[in-house]
Amino acid sequence: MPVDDLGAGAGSDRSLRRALSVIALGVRAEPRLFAIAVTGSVLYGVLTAGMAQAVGWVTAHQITPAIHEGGLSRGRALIIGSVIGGVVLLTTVGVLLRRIGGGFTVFNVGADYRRKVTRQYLRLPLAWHHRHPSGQLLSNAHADVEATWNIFMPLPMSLGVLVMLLAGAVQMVLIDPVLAGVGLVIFPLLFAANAAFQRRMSERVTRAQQLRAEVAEVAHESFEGALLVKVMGREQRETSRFAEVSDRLRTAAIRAGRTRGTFDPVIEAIPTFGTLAVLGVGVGRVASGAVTTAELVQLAYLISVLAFPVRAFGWVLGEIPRTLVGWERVNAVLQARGSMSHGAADLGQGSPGARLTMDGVTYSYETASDAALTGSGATAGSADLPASGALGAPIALRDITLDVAPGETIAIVGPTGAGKSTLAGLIVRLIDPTSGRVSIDGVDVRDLAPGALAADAALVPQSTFIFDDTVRGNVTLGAPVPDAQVWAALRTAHADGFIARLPDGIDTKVGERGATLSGGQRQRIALARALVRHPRLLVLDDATSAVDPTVEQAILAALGAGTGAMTVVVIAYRMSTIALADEVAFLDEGRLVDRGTHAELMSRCQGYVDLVTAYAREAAERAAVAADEEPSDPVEVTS
Ligand SMILES: Nc1ncnc2c1ncn2[C@@H]1O[C@H](COP(=O)(O)OP(=O)(O)OP(=O)(O)O)[C@@H](O)[C@H]1O
Repeated sequence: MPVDDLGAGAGSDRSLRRALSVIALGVRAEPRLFAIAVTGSVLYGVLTAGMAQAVGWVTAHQITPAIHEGGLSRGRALIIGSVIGGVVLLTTVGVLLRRIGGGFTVFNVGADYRRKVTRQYLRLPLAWHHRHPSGQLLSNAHADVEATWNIFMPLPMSLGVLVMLLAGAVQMVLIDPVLAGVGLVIFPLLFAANAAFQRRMSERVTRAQQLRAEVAEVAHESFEGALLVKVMGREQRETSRFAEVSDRLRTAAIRAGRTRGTFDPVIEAIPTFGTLAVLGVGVGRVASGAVTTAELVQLAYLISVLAFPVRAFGWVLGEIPRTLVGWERVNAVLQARGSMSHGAADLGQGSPGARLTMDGVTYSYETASDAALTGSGATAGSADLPASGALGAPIALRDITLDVAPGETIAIVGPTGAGKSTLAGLIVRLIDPTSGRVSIDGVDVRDLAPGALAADAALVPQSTFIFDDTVRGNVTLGAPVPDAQVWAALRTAHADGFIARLPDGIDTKVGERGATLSGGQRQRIALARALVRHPRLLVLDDATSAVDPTVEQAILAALGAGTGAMTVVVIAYRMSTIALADEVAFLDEGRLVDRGTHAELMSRCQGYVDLVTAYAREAAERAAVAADEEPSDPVEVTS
């Protein structure tokens, strides 16, 4: 069954059918483990019912004769021990098989779906990630997966209980149909009570599961924004926001607990009343000679042992709402469309620098993300977007045509919101153009095999991410790179000096998100991470903004130096950086307004002149302010 068949619809009448479909998926994923669990459960069921038979047989054929004989012989004791011990042993084996099989099913299927969900996160385009808070993603991969498959704990038991009930009912009828009739009345009552319990619980459990996800989302957001929260003095506000959602979860959990608390005693009491009724009617039946006392005891025992496992049905029914809510949330991730398609082309061994070409590239965030989510295919660049934006979508880039020669350094300059980062994302294929084409060495990036582009092109983004790992781990990302190469990359990024001074050099742990480093140090490690891969095309999206301007210049000069240089696209704000580039592309409102050397643009493009003059003025003002203040770190400025 295709997984997407299971996500649709929310009518309560369809709940059971949909739950069965989810269960079928789990069974198909782990058929052997599930079969072991059910076998164990059936064994347990048969033997629990059989225990009454065994006790009856032992009483009639061993204990009663022993009483008449005036003592228990060693032979009889052995028989009694073997029969009862054998049944107990097999029952224990049944319980073990059920628990181990059920547990492994839950954990294996859960792990499998966790992997599926996280793989899907990696496949899904940035547009999708922009729409889903990370707290929700955490909740999907953890709590929702768990909620979906927990049903496999009570499920095997409830299947075994069916067999047990059948075996028990047959025994009861064989002993005495009248007393069996009285005793068996409790089972429809138990089913009815369990069904009512499930109906009441359904809505409450659904609500609690949704609130669990909300709590995770709010908590994650607060932790992520801890710095902002502190700086802006929003601790109180954040605490109340978290308290409010936790309170709603607490209320929902209490409501569910109260329902459970109300139903539990009722469900527990029904078998006791059943046993009482059987004993009450049974006294008359014994008096009339229809049954013996031993048979009456056997019947009463059967009712009491059968009644408890029947609760397993209640547990399964109680799990169904959680299963469905969990599954709907997990399935929404698995069904999200828009993962990028790849071709099989390779870039081969070209020159040290790659040629970058953009042909009539237009990009609209709304259109692209909508297409990504609906799978309409517009991300593949098939849908031509009117340059006027007649679809009403905000267009981030319009009809950009650009050719960057191998080894060239091009600076992308433009006011905020001009589309510079969007352009950077298109070059390394974080996103695909709405129309037009991006090519590296003449090959459309969409035709490249998975991993081919990443092997040749690297982006150092505006905000650096540092893993809670050593400097080496952050630079190599686990790849087997010789130390000499790591140091060479760090040297080019001008990070070797401060790293050599760290207590353990490149083996120093840098803390979560590089907490022990300054902004400029983090940026230089991120740059080294890109450089160690020897990219033929390097895209720097304001990647050295926290580095001292003279160091930034030295880095860029080193990157663009020599005949065997890589191609560099640098999104730049400092006049000194811009002036270092071979060429400048000036963007404004998503359009390529002009392109040429810095001097050419200064002589003919007023918008460019205004912008870089403003940048230079701002830099001079900041330098003046810095000079008035305490002498700061001579290497980096955390702007
Ligand atoms: N994820 C997004 N979803 C929708 N619109 C976006 C998204 N990211 C950027 N935009 C819009 O696209 C346009 C270009 O943004 P982009 O980030 O490329 O500009 P930029 O030139 O890099 O700006 P800055 O210099 O401020 O970083 C802006 O109007 C922005 O609001």
